[in-house]
Amino acid sequence: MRIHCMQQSIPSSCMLNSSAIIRRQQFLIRALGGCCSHQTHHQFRMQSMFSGSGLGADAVQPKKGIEADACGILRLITPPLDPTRYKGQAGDKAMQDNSCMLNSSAIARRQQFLIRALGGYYHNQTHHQLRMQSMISGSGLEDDDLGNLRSITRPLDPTRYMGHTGKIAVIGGCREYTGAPYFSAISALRIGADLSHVFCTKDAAPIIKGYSPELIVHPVLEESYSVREEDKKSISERVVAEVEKWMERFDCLVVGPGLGRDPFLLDCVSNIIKHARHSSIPIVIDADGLFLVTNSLDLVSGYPLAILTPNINEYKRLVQSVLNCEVNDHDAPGQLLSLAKRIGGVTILRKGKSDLISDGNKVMSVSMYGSPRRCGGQGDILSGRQVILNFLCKPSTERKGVLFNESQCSLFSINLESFIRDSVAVFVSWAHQYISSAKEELGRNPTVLGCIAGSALVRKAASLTFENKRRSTLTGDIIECLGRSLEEICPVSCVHRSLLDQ
Ligand SMILES: NC(=O)C1=CN([C@@H]2O[C@H](COP(=O)(O)OP(=O)(O)OC[C@H]3O[C@@H](n4cnc5c(N)ncnc54)[C@H](OP(=O)(O)O)[C@@H]3O)[C@@H](O)[C@H]2O)[C@@H](O)CC1
Ligand SMILES: Nc1ncnc2c1ncn2[C@@H]1O[C@H](COP(=O)(O)OP(=O)(O)OP(=O)(O)O)[C@@H](O)[C@H]1O
Repeated sequence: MRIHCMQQSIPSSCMLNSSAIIRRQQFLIRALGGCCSHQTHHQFRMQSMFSGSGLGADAVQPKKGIEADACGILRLITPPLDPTRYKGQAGDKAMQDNSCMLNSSAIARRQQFLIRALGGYYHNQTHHQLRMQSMISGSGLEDDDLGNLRSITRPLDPTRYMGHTGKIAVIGGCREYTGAPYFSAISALRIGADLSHVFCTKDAAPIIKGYSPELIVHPVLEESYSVREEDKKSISERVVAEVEKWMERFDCLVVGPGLGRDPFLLDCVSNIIKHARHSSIPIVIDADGLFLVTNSLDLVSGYPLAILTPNINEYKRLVQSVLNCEVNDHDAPGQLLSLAKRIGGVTILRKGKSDLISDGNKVMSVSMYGSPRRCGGQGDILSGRQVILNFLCKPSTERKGVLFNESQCSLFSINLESFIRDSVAVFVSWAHQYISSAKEELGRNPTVLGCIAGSALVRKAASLTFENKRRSTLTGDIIECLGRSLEEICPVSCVHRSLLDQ
C-alpha cells in the first residue's frame, strides 16, 4: 500500500528520466505534496515519509531502520507548538510540571532540551492535535458580529489629511537590536498611523532606515561606549533636546523595543519619558523600557496615560519589584489589579496565552485567536499597534491627561461578541464621536480599550499567519497579515459604502 502510494506520487511524465536533477525534482515535488492533489493521499504520503518510507520502494528496504531513527529523532527533538510556552522557552510545559527541580533558567532550558532530544519527552499527540485545531479555528467571526462591527467602524474619511490618523514615535534601537523598533514602527503604519518615527542610536539608524523608507529615523541616542565621562551631561541634554523638539507632534510614544540596557542610554530615556509625561503624551512601555521603569517606578507611577506591556519575564520582574512577591497564577487577575493599582492606575497588558489587561479598576482578558508560535518580535507588533489603537480611541483633548474613572472592579472575559460590543464597537464609535465633537466624557478608560483592541488584532493576525506558515511563522509574516486581519474585521469597502450612502 505504501509503495503503491509513493509510486502514484511520482509524476507520470514519461519525459522524466533518472538523472540526478530529475531525481531531486521528484523528491522535492513529492515532499511538497505537489503532484497529488487528493488530500487523503497527500496526508498518507506525509505520514509515510515520517514513518520512514519517503524513498522509493527499492531504497526503503535496506535503509528503513536508519530512516525511522532519523525521523523519530526529528519528532523527539521538535518541540510541540504549545500555547503555554513563551518566547525563547525550549522546555515543554508538561515536562516542567513533572520536574519541579527545573526552572526556566537558561541552564534548565538546555537540560530540558537535552532530555527531550535523548528521548525523555512526553507528548500526548491527541490532546496536542486537538488543542492545535481549536487554536487554529479560533473563535470564528460570526456574520452578525461582523455586520455590527462594520456598521460602527469609522470610515477612511477623505476630508482628513496626512497626520490626522496618528503620528507615533518609537524610542528604541541600538547596536544589538534593530528589528524590534522596526517591527513596532512599521506595525503602527500598517494599521493606519500616518507617520512613524524611530529615535535610535547612530549605529542602528542606517540599518533601520534600510529596512524601510517609510520610517523617519533619528540617529540621536548614544551608548556609554561612544561617550566620554566628561561629555555625558552635555550629550544627555542634547539627546533630550533632539527628541523634545518633535515631542508635541506625537500622538503617542513607544519606549523600549530594542533599546538595550546601557545605563547612559537609559538615563537619557528616563528624561525623555519625563518630558513626554509633562506634555501629557500617552506612552506605551515595552521590552527594555520595562526594565527601566521597573527599576524607576516614579517615571510612570500615577500617570494614567502610561501603558505597560510586559511579557512573562518582564511581568515577573515587575511583580517582584512592586508587590514584593512572586507571580501568582492562581489569582492572576487579582494580582494584576493590585499591581496596576499600586503603580497608580497605569494600564498593564500582561501578555500570554490569554492577555490580561487592567488599569487598577477592572481586569479584562483577551483569549480569542492566537498562534502557538512564539517568534521574537510579536510583542513589538503589539506595542506598535497599541499606539494607534490608543490614539484612535482618544480625541485630541483627551490626550491631554484627562483621567478616566471606572467604578466597578470586575473580571470580564472577552469573547468575540462582548469584544465587539464592549470594546471595538465602543472605542471606534467613541473615536468617531469624539474626534468630530470632543465634547462627551468617556465612560471607560480608552487605554484599556486600546489594549483590548490591539491584543485582539495582533492575535488574529498571528492566527491567520500561522494557518499558512505554520512552524516557519516569523514576525515579518505576521506584519504582512495585519492588513488582512483588520480587513476581515473592518472591511474598508463596506465602511466606504456607508460613507457614500450618507
Ligand atoms: N529582532 C529583534 O531585534 C528583536 C529584539 N528584541 C529586543 O530584545 C531585547 C530583549 O528582549 P527579550 O524579550 O528577549 O527580553 P526578556 O524576555 O525580558 O529577557 C529574556 C532574558 O534575557 C535577559 N536579558 C535581556 N536583555 C538583557 C541584557 N541587555 N543584558 C542581560 N540580560 C538580558 C533577561 O534577563 P533578566 O532581565 O531576567 O535578568 C532574560 O533572562 C529587547 O530590547 C527587545 O525589544 C525582541 O523584541 C525580539 C525581536
Ligand atoms: N501562549 C500564547 N498563545 C497565544 N498568543 C500568545 C501567547 N503568548 C503570547 N501571545 C501573544 O503574542 C503577542 C506577543 O506576546 P509575547 O509574550 O510573545 O511578547 P514579547 O515576548 O514581549 O515579544 P517580543 O519578542 O517582541 O519581545 C501578544 O499579542 C500575545 O497576546
